[in-house]
Amino acid sequence: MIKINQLNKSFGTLNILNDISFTIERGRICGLVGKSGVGKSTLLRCINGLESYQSGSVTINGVEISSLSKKELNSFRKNIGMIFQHFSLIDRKTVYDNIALPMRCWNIPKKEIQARVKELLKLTGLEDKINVKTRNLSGGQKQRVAIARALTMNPEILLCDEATSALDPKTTKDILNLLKMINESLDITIIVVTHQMSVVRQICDDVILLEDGHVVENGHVDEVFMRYSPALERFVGVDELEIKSGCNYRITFKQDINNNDFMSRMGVELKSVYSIIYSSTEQFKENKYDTYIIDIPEAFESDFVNYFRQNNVSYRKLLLNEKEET
Ligand SMILES: Nc1ncnc2c1ncn2[C@@H]1O[C@H](COP(=O)(O)OP(=O)(O)OP(=O)(O)O)[C@@H](O)[C@H]1O
Repeated sequence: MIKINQLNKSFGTLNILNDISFTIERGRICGLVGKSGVGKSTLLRCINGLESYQSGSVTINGVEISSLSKKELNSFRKNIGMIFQHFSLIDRKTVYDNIALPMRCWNIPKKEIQARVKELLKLTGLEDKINVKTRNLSGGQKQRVAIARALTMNPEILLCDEATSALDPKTTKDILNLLKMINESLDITIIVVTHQMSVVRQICDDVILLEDGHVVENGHVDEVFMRYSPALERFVGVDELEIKSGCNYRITFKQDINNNDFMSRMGVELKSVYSIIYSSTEQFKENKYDTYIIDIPEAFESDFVNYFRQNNVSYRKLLLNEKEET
């Protein structure tokens, strides 16, 4: 379990992380998101002990990172693998040598290294690349080598810093599927730092959103998405839809057997018409969610709000001239 409590981190007079607290349970995949420069990588580096902090605590399985001596920290880091956007491989060396590197540093016997590298090549689908120099691999293959290398010491935790940002969409999907498989089959806790909500949607169980050095959203991906807080909107805002007139609500609900006719049923049961300004469907791991922005008759506003509540629909009234993310 990773537990961060009231963590504060600054570089000189620049406060980066302010009073950060959260817990990540073993075996979860947690997305750490936020705008560029908000401190995501710094937070990862605090978790793996590469960065010190001014106050607060970072504990992993009950061990406070800042209490460890340098030697203890080195040994402790075996338990935490890390992969990066630009792979950090030694390009002139072979796939085998890159993966074997951490084990050689720990003086693991040659036979054990050979067996482990083979096992990891199989896991990552790289068996035929064993003797290829990594400079001759594609981006996706390089990231597979980096993942294999990060797993050599059987870590319980894998930290991924923008691991798919340099990859095309298809390769990104493959790498995310590989991470999901590793999480499920090896019970490894994964923290994924990303700008891309699509990454969160595809593999994360939980999400933590940072803004101005603070945690502004934290929870199960479905719950956070259903809440659709202004902070989440500020982060994902892409194209904007300006709300110019009427009485407008953003509503979101999970697609399931009980509500596949929700929109038409609502009109019939409330004996009222409404217009749809915007609609979208998004998939989060196994679940799909529908979002609508609807314009409703003002006289029926309380009926609609009661109806949303009764049907477990998350809702938020939009203000006129408010810019809505679509
Ligand atoms: N060693 C350092 N010394 C001084 N300032 C630093 C150092 N490392 C990071 N920073 C600053 O801390 C802030 C947060 O950086 P960080 O890399 O953690 O953000 P990030 O959210 O990961 O950004 P991005 O998404 O662009 O990678 C930035 O303003 C950065 O310039």
